[in-house]
Amino acid sequence: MVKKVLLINGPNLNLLGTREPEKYGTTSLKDIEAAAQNQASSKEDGSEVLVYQNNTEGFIIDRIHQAKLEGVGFIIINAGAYTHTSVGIRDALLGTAIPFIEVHITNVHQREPFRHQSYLSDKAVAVICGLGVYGYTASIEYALNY
Ligand SMILES: O=C(O)[C@]1(O)C[C@H](CCCOc2ccccc2)[C@@H](O)[C@H](O)C1
Repeated sequence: MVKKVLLINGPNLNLLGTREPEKYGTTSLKDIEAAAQNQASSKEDGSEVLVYQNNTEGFIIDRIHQAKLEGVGFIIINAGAYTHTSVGIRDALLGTAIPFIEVHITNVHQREPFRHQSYLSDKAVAVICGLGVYGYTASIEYALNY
């Protein structure tokens, strides 16, 4: 069973709950992260969720590299706009060989065509999009039982 899960959120997701509630809901990123950590602590088996958010592609890549060194067993990533552009984040994830789930709050396939392309989806264990913040809950639950 995976005991250490890393939750990564990419660019602009630090703004969750402050703007565009009709699109991204009213839950703040801090609350999303706290809920994920509570999912782990409620298992009472030493499971933990590490959380990270950054608006810079290179820092996200560095955090993914570090995950391998610290024994992370599963990654949940909402790479935000980098989903659609970043070969670097794809390569970092593949390079660690840590299984990951791609999460999006919105259904990206109902949005602009440029959001329909992902550099991550074909290598993800699963892709969850359009379920709002429940996508985080579902993916964390899966990862903690992987
Ligand atoms: O639906 C998702 O979770 C996205 O990853 C969100 C990204 C955008 C994150 C922006 O988040 C904000 C939250 C509140 C206010 C403004 C931006 C977008 O670029 C992806 O195509 C889909």
